[in-house]
Amino acid sequence: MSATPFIMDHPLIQHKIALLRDKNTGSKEFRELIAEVTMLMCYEATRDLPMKEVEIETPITIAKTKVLAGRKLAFVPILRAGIGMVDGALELVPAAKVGHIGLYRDPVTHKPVEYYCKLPADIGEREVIVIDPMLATGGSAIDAIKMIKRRGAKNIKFMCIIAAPEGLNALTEAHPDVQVYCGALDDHLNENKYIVPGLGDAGDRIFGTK
Ligand SMILES: O=P(O)(O)OC[C@H]1O[C@H](OP(=O)(O)OP(=O)(O)O)[C@H](O)[C@@H]1O
Ligand SMILES: O=c1cc[nH]c(=O)[nH]1
Ligand SMILES: [Mg+2]
Repeated sequence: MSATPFIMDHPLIQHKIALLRDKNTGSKEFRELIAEVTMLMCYEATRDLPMKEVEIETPITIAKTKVLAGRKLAFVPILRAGIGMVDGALELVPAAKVGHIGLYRDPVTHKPVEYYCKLPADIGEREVIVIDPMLATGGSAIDAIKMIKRRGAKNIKFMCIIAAPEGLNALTEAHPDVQVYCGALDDHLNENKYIVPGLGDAGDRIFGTK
């Protein structure tokens, strides 16, 4: 059985996503908002990181307390748009490694086309969080996760800012073991497989390419 997707309902996240949707938000502000939303979402997606008990000497006494158990984390952005989320993720987990997967959607078939894959050598020992702002048909996320699994990773999460129901269903069916985190769940896909209402083409808005 697949894990229930986690749809963020935090007011700060919803507010910032509303600004992202606005077609009058320019590239500079768009990039900043993507980083801020990612940081807030990462806070939630790292909630179950394992901890260990330690003893720390405070100025008063010895405290039995908890720190991160040091399980290694890797963020894997799906190029290009996923790159926009890297800074926000590293702001919260600066020691994480970063892999890259290059995929673009063919404009006619809407199927993902692979062009790059470079992951940390020890990816099999890491908890992996795949990041991409948009989950539309789900094709890119499904293929990216297949590529990461093929290289040995077992513990994988997927984090997107906006998802379409079609993509969310396809992803949870293809990879029931992957916990999915979405900033917002939108209504549907249009005839060009863009998310409605969505925010348009995330990559083009981040990099100013349209
Ligand atoms: O769920 P899907 O239907 O596969 O669509 C989602 C993909 O589309 C976008 O990338 P795009 O192909 O526009 O590439 P880009 O990031 O280089 O702009 C987006 O960033 C996802 O990777
Ligand atoms: O709505 C969409 C769908 C795919 N990719 C995007 O950037 N936006
Ligand atoms: Mg794009």
